Amino acid sequence: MSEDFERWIRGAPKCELHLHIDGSLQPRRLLELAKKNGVALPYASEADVEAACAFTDLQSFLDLYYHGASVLRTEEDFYHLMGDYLAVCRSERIVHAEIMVEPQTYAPQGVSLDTVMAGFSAAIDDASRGWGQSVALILSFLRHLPVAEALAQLEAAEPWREHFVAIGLASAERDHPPADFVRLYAAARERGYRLTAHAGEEGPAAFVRDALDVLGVERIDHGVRAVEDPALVERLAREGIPLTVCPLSNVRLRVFDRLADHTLPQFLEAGVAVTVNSDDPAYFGGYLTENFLALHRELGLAIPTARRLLANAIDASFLSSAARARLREDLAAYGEG
Ligand SMILES: Nc1ncnc2[nH]cnc12
Ligand SMILES: [Zn+2]
Repeated sequence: MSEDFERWIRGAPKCELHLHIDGSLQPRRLLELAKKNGVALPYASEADVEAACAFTDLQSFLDLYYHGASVLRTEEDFYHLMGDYLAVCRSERIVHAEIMVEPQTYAPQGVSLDTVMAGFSAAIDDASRGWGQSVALILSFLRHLPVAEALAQLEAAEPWREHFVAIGLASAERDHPPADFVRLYAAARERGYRLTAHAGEEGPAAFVRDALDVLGVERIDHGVRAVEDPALVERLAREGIPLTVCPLSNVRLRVFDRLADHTLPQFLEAGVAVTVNSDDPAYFGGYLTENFLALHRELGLAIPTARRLLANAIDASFLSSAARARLREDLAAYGEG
């Protein structure tokens, strides 16, 4: 590990574009909330939770992830969840974060969107006033549930519309193709949301193509399996479609056996606007900085390429062009460490 790289990436102004807020629920907070809210979990200690993070595929992770999120019940719980992640943003210099909120996850516990958003928005206000944290929220839908439920959730989110910049689509990809959500994306587009979706994580390259052509998304979450279709990779580069890639997630969920096998260098080589993100850092062994450090260790990521990845994330963000220009200036002013 080069100390220069580590110092450089820790101090660099970074954007995170792919972060599920429930995926930032730290084991300590998970156990504390389970106890407080009387939710039975099969884990007695943080070590037990960490031991459960030996996933075999996406579904094996999602089972733990939704179980974990079921401990969240009160406005204060949501305040702490968001506040914990924003504290990480402050300490890691993640100056802008686009955060996925998935209200359908909390509905089985009878938790209302008002409770969720009261807690989240209070934590965001505190961080924004406290240290100028920039946040955009993405209203993310669960693709293992019917599109009719997604449409009802989109409608129910109207009172909180101004808090969300975009919609997203997450959860089990394999049997739930983009085409199932055409009506959701049409309705969201009509309401002025920006559009993104998970595609090509476990699903085939064709799902990436369909997310673009059938749903009309402007960026792709993951998208790594696009590499199986060279014409699609060429199109992503030509059309400037960004990919929010999550290296440690891909290894933990067995998309790649080892980080050394990751295809991020191929996408970069092909001129695709890849970005680096953490996905579910509490479950995958590291936040955004750790993803960059792992790429440095395992794939030899050097400062100039890391700078390119950080610039890609600014350009791929859903910020206004004025805000993106300011972040580009801050990054340009940040030296070589
Ligand atoms: N990596 C991932 N893929 C799909 N859905 C998710 N929800 C949380 N993390 C996810
Ligand atoms: Zn994700």
